[in-house]
Amino acid sequence: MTTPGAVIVDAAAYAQAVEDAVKASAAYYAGGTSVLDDDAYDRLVRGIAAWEAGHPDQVLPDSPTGKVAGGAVEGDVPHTVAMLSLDNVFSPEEFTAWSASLARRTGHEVERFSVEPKLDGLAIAARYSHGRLRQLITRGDGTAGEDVSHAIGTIEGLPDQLAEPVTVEVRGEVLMTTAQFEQANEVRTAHGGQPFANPRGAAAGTLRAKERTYTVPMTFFGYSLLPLPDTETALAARLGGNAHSELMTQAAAYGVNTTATTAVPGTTADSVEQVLARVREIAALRPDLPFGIDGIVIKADLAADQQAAGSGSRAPRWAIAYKLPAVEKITRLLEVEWNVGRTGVIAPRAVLEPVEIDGATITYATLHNPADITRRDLRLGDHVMVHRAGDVIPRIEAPVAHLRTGDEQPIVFPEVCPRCGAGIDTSEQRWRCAMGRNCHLVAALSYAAGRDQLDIEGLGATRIVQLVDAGLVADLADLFTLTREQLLSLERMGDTSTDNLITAIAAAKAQPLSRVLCALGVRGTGRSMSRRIARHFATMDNIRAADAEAMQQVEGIGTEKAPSIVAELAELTPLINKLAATGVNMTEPGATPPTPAADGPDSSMEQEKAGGPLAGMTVVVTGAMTGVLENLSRNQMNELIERAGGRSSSSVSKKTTLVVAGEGAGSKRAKAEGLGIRLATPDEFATLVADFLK
Ligand SMILES: NC(=O)c1ccc[n+]([C@@H]2O[C@H](COP(=O)([O-])OP(=O)(O)OC[C@H]3O[C@@H](n4cnc5c(N)ncnc54)[C@H](O)[C@@H]3O)[C@@H](O)[C@H]2O)c1
Ligand SMILES: [Zn+2]
Repeated sequence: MTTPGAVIVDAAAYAQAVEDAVKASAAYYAGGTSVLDDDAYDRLVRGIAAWEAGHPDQVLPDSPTGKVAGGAVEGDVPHTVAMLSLDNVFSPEEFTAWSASLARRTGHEVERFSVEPKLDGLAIAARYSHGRLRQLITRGDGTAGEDVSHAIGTIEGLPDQLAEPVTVEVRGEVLMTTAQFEQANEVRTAHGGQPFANPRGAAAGTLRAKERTYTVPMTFFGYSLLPLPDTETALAARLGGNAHSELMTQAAAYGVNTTATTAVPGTTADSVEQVLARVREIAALRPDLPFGIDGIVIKADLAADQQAAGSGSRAPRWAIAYKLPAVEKITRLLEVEWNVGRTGVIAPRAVLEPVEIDGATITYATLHNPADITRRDLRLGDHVMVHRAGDVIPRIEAPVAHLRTGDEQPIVFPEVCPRCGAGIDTSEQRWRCAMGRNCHLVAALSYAAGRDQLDIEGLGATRIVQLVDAGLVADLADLFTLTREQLLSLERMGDTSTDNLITAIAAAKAQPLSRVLCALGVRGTGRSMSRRIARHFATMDNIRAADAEAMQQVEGIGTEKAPSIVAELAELTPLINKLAATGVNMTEPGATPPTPAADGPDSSMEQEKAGGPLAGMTVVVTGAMTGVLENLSRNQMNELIERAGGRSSSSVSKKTTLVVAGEGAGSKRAKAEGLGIRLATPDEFATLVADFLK
């Protein structure tokens, strides 16, 4: 996991490395404009340390080794107690070794650890006097920091006034959530500024910026609470003697935001094994967190253990950072490809100079739409910060604008459809070929015939290409009027496969409306949304009669989506009519149409919910299903949940009531455990919904 250090061959290379590291650090802590990503920086510092170990008499005074912030930052406001950095471990073995060394220092096995996410922002000390926030100070060089009190009032989670009139110092991390970062860059570029490369840099830059004409929000998470010189004696004694976990509870009671409000709250652990189990849990939850973490911080929880272990000049000995692999790397944007999807949407995709992030080689990243490219001010040849966590599709955070050489080229947007040459409809943020779903008919039909839509066995992409090439099919409805002779005329179509396909196509006519609707591929409506629409309206006629306002009654459809769904359904009228004429089912079994008198959203669904065993529940399915559920696709599981009165969802959140966790369930299970959500095995779940299994 640790990348090897840079190899330094002589004193001149060493001096250059020290200079580069100090420069990178200064930029990193000042506003995130470092030319190195963290891996590259850490490699450089390891190289410096290795050379110094062999040449202890030639260590330069500027060397970053052994210093808080690599010695690159200073401050003029002294800290009452040093604000240190943390030492690192990278594996269970290294952590176990560290815990053994800690036990040697304290004279006994540490009884209790606290385990917290390592928030990826910057450290700050907030001084409260009689409950009022008076001063904000950065970590600086550890002994003195910079006064950034001008940021008071712009940091969520750091109240101006505590719940009690106490005099204390709260320390913690200031960061930008992913949403705050997006917003910050939007506001910043709108004001003519360069975008920040990543949330950490954005927080650092924003915190130090004084006279900005605009403010962008940040978020604070407290992780330490200590007395100030004029803190009342009794309170000071209490703060000095309390365990870390108790201090965190106290900070939260004062009204300070802590990790307790997140999906990865700080916890305590009584053994090394428990610590490592929690490390795995937090690592599994990382991709879903709305903010960045770069590791897990493990601390001796009890004050007595902390005092016995003591601190070095750079880091305390009673705490350690268990580093997780970097999820951000700097690479270059080489090209932008424009691909047409099954609905005719023309989606841009970034082609990157291949870069390894957390064990995977990344060559592509999503770019949502042309407006997104413009907003981010991306150019071909730009160095870009690429983010990839878990299985989430890699994304470009922002260009590293100050690395520009002037040779970067603007990204050219297509003027005609790159697939068929037709015009482009640019009226929505996501551009679309004027031919719509006919542009990429094979993709549209393959999707429609797929298992979760019309489920037509024997109609794979190859066959569809044959049908389209032979001119037998020009839209979805044509599938339903194919004759035996037409199919037999195709290459490699024998009697049996023809009969089977004819039967499968005929059977598809009886699919419920939800699947027919899904097969149409209306933009913005996937499987679950199609089911919700079909259940809400019960018939295709009702759906087509709905205006935007009526469409918004369906859960999950807002003011933006509703009009575009209505418009697209109108556009699909000829096709829907044609489908209905061939005998395709246009009703949803078991659903009752909304009555005009019913008020409030989704009343038809509420009525249904009242009946089933999953009434009022939000259910997430993860892992492999077994037993009677073994052959159900994820979509069929979701259909089952909804038949039984529940709501299906694909992501675990506080709103989730039940997680059906099969074999191999990973991060969703871990998250459910972290949130204390009820878990069920596939068998238990099957029993619960037995009446609804068909
Ligand atoms: N890209 C660059 O050019 C560059 C330059 C300098 C440093 N860096 C990176 O910064 C890192 C070193 O920075 P550092 O000295 O700030 O140390 P660090 O970030 O590795 O660890 C110490 C910090 O962790 C933070 N932290 C987060 N959650 C915490 C919690 N729950 N409890 C306690 N502390 C918590 C605190 O701010 C604390 O100061 C390196 O990993 C390096 O890659 C990068
Ligand atoms: Zn096209």
